Amino acid sequence: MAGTPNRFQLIQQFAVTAAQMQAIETRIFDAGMPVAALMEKVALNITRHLLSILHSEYTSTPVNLIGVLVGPGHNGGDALVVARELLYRGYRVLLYSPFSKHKPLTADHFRYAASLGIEIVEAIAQLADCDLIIDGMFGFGLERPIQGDLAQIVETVNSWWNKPVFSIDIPSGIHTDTGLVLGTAIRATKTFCLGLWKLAFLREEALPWLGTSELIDFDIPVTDIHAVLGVSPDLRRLTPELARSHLPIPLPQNTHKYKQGHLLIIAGSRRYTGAALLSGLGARASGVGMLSIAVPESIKPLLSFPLPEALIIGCPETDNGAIASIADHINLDSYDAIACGPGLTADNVSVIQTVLNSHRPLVLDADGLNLLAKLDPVTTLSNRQAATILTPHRREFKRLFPQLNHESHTSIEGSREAARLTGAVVILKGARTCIATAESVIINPESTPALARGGSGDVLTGLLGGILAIQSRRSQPPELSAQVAVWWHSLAGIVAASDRTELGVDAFTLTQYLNLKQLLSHFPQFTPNGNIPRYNN
Ligand SMILES: NC(=O)C1=CN([C@@H]2O[C@H](COP(=O)(O)OP(=O)(O)OC[C@H]3O[C@@H](n4cnc5c(N)ncnc54)[C@H](O)[C@@H]3O)[C@@H](O)[C@H]2O)[C@@H](O)CC1
Ligand SMILES: [K+]
Repeated sequence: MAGTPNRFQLIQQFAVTAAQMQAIETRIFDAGMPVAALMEKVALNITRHLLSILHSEYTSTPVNLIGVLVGPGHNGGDALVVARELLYRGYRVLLYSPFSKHKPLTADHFRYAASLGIEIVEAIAQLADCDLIIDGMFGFGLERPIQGDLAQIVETVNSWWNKPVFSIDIPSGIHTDTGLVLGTAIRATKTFCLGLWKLAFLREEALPWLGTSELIDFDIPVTDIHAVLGVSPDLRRLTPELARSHLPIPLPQNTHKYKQGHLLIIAGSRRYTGAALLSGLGARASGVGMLSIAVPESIKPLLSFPLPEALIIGCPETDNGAIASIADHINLDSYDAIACGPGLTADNVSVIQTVLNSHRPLVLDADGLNLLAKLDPVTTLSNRQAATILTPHRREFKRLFPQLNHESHTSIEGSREAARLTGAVVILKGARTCIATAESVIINPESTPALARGGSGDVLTGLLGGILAIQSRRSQPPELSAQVAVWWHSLAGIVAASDRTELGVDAFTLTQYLNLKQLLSHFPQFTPNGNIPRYNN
């Protein structure tokens, strides 16, 4: 169990809109912090971090000449302070600002930079020979699409495809709240998000533009954050500390196997045998006390060997080799949790009806969701007494909830709406998986495209089912099991991809990376900037 989060761990859990960031900033200024002093502090923190990156990551292709794009507002002001500091550190810096007017503080920094002899160029083409571009054109003040000459400038920078571009706060052209491109946008190699994570960083739409992103802390007081966002905001980032704090360890010394949860997986068909196996391997990694797997009778022998610890139960099957009905001797209500769906085929709605009628916490995935879609998901789920966790990807989600406006709903709003409609926990899977309840949405900010692969969802279902079975014994809310499983699964994918490349993470391999001890040993590198926080205020 992780301890109470310190300030740095806490700010990693928050995400803000532009308006919220402005409100926080206003409180800081109203309390007496001079605007110029804050800009100086922020930009010095950016510079320090930038220099550490140049010294560690750009050793074989050293950076000497740095081009800085300067916007009219305070994003441009930040960039000018960074430019000045880089000059002091011995870098040659070129400034380019396609604006005739700047906010007063930005204009002052510009004048001072010029007085120091920093070169100011008149056309974007003059930055073509730079080793690195710093994008300080627009931050959260972007208020309309980038058009005309400005759009040309952005396109020119993007055409230098092998030149690193570091964006300050957010890539210019990306809307802070929606993550959408307004007109056109800088395609950053890295983005230094300032103070608090902006909402765009949790939006899949923005990912192609953000590059790798890092939070540059500038000591925003927690009281100001709480004053604007509340103590427990309804939208949060799933941090490692948060997920770890919900892990079911250490186990009670006097526990026994039934107290550690009994999971029933209902999965597989003659056609999709592997789905049942992958779910079983996912469940094994969860540490669940007892594992039973119901499959069509004919594939039972295929599971007994690789999963010797599991009780494999054969069910009557259809001509196609799908489960026809749940075996008579299975009492669904005797399990601590049920995970149903992988590889079932979409043939037989009665199976899912039986499962939904049980009174146990339930994970529905894959064909379980496709079958649910044939019923009336909202009414059916609203009527369930026990917890339900749905794990759809986008396509399954659309099928389940055709009444939602999928054009305008993003994952965050869509998953929240679905959770409100059904009372279920909705895990909407994607590059930024959302875990929604009727009250809140938690978003997983760390994942890997390596998980976009057949079978990876089956592994998650088993892992989640196992955690849910353990935790339902401890009366833990189901959404916390969902958070643990999503984090665990994505961390396994990240570590597997770093060992084997993103192409090397087939679903079976993924199951071999679920070893929690090994994953936790990788943990320090997932704290921002590799820093162990020094403070506890
Ligand atoms: N909020 C904070 O706590 C801090 C913010 N800082 C910086 O300040 C930034 C926000 O500064 P600003 O509010 O000045 O906003 P920006 O610097 O993002 O830009 C706003 C300016 O751009 C113009 N503009 C917006 N969209 C345009 C478009 N499409 N075409 C042409 N002009 C356009 C606006 O008229 C305005 O003059 C942040 O992103 C960050 O970089 C830091 O300096 C200090 C701390
Ligand atoms: K920017």
